[in-house]
Amino acid sequence: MKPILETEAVRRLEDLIEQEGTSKAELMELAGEFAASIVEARSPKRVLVVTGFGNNGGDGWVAADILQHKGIHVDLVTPVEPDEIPSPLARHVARRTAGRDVTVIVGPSRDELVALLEKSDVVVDAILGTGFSGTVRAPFPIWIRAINEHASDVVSIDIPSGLNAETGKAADPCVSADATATMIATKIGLYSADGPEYAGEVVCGELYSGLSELIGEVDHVAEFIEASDLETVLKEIPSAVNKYSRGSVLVVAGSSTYPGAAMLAAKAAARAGAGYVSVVAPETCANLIRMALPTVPVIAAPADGRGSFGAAARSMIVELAPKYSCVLAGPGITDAAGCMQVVTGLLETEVPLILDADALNCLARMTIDGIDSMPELYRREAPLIMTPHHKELSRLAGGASVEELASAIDAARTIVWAGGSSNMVVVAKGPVTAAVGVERVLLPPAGPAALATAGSGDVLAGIIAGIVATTREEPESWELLCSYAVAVHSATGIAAAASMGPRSVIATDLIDLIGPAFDMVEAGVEDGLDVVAASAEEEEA
Ligand SMILES: NC(=O)C1=CN([C@@H]2O[C@H](COP(=O)(O)OP(=O)(O)OC[C@H]3O[C@@H](n4cnc5c(N)ncnc54)[C@H](O)[C@@H]3O)[C@@H](O)[C@H]2O)[C@H](O)CC1
Ligand SMILES: [K+]
Repeated sequence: MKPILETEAVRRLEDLIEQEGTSKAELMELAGEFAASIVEARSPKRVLVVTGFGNNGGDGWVAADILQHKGIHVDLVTPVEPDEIPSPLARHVARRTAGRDVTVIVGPSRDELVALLEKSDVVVDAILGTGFSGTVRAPFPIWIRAINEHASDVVSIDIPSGLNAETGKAADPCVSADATATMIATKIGLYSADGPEYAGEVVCGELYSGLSELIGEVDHVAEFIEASDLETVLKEIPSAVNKYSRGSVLVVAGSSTYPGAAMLAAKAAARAGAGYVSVVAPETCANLIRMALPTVPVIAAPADGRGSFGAAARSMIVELAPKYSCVLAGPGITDAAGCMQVVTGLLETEVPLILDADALNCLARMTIDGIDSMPELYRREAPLIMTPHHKELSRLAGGASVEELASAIDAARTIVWAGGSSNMVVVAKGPVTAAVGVERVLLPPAGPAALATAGSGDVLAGIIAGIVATTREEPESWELLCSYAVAVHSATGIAAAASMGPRSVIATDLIDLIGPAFDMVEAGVEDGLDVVAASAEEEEA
């Protein structure tokens, strides 16, 4: 797992490293060296380094000197003379580099800058790093716009200039990088809000050899999941099983308005490995679902006047639930009064429970000031997994503003920490999804924008249910198990976008790719696509 830190923690880490005997000046040399190695790997003949006033700029000055020594032609643009650079660390390295072979241009006009950009194979963005705040002040807006319009390959040092390292919000303008060479640890802003779009490929340079001893001393906002972290999560399904003992799921879903959500969730749960999946749905749409899912028994429950669960459905569903390995409630149920009864009834059962979509809206409606004040939730012993998207999460957290990953993590933490139980997980869905447990926040590999399609959430809920159902003993951690499911979902998005085209993926495409997606996850989601392609070729051959 790769730790993701807030900038305050990064600064604290720098101080700890300094106490261990590696000064900030040495760190800057190491940072420049790392950045230079990333640029050199792109085999440029000519490089332009654009620097700012602070230590981010200092990294740029160091990198410029190293690249020049490797025979690459390096021009460097700076807003002021080296002697006028405010940061003493940066001033020192700037004086040193300026005295060598790098061509230094102080305060170029826009046209001069454009000419330099167009001549360069790689542009190094060393204008602003973690010291950036507010809006971008002159002369950098002009420079950043020129870089975005005229540079062919941009490597940002630490973070793209103009990106807020905490929230991931991009200022106007913000450097759009092809790659970001970030220092010591990745920053949450690189994965939040605009971060993924502006940072390009993120490569992290640890810089300090003793980092692994120190990194535990500071707070981690989250841990980025790598393929190796998921290898041991799922146990083989033993051959001596029958369809029940393999793991069964009860999907409490559907309404006359949204019967399809029940179909998607149930089919996804089956595809994700559950041996036996049943649906319990309001009687008004039970037949519809039966026709769509011949292998799935559909139990009709009493409905209200509008075709959602009626109050009488609660006792029947509460009685059914313990017969299954896990229950998934929510897809397409609406937040009618009867549904609220069903959800509170399920919270009192002792069966692993996944609450998605409208089941979460029902919860939110029951408590005005956020569900962290809801005792039914926290008295529960059995595992509880909630899968809100940002809007649903905001409602659950009493209206807290949830706009991007960082605030989603905060809101999810208030919910799991209120209960403190290690078998409660909030899967905060978004462009980057976080599996938030009381111990850790995990970021599984993210899927493509193609996943932002109607029904995609129902499919993820089904995948989580299928994986929970087939997990026969207590998992290492529930948040890691959920991370596996999210990685499978991301992999279906990648595979579907590859076969259907990124714009035309629909939720049913995802379901049909759940099987190959498991192989992709084992191979590391991104590279896993070749695994799927290879296995498809084998089948054809
Ligand atoms: N964290 C580490 O382990 C290391 C960090 N390094 C690099 O240092 C920068 C952070 O340096 P710092 O001097 O704190 O800040 P910046 O260089 O990002 O910028 C501060 C500089 O910029 C000016 N400024 C701030 N806001 C704006 C604005 N809105 N518009 C214009 N100018 C602005 C401010 O006045 C300052 O002068 C970190 O990112 C790493 O790249 C070292 O490498 C050592 C290891
Ligand atoms: K930068």
